[in-house]
Amino acid sequence: MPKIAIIYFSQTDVTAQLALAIAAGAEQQLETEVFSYRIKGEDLQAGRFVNHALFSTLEACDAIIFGSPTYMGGVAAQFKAFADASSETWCEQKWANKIAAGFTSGGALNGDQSSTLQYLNTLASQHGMIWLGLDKTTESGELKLNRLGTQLGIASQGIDGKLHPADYATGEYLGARVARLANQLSIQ
Ligand SMILES: Cc1cc2nc3c(=O)[nH]c(=O)nc-3n(C[C@H](O)[C@H](O)[C@H](O)COP(=O)(O)O)c2cc1C
Repeated sequence: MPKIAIIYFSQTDVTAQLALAIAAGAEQQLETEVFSYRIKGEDLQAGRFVNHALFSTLEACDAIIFGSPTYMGGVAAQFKAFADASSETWCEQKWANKIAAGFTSGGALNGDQSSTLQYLNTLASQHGMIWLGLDKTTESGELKLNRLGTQLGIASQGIDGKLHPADYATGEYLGARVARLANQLSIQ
């Protein structure tokens, strides 16, 4: 049974709503186990992310989906601390050939969320992972998937603290897409 991890930081819950949508989409696929982890302030000690148990769990996953709000055109410091702590994993390329995907939220319609997705893509590439973006053009179909037109991953916008319904639907779609591919790879 493929195991999918969703690792994210969220302060005011918008990115967390997207993480929930992704988990729901992945869980709708048969035979998929989802592990979701919200990075907490307590994970950081003197500015460094410390959570060895989390890295052991991630090693056993088939896919890891990374998420962070966009802060000043990049990932939040809390997520970056997690990414920096993954350098030990990087040394041995322990995440190589796992599937990766990314998501972010911003306060603006175009608040440089693409830069955050590009960073998440670089992080995954450093780890030798296989990046899965969106195979949907801007405002695709009735659900208006990929509302903000970023095929690298999900860029979303919180409106009064709530995720736009089209962004939620895009989250479900990407979660299902990752789960389907993880299933296909696990039976080969
Ligand atoms: C320090 C800080 C920097 C931010 N920088 C940006 C930014 O560059 N672009 C943007 O669109 N929104 C920016 N925002 C707004 C957040 O990205 C937005 O509110 C996001 O949805 C918060 O996610 P969360 O609810 O998961 O914490 C910033 C917010 C904070 C607190």
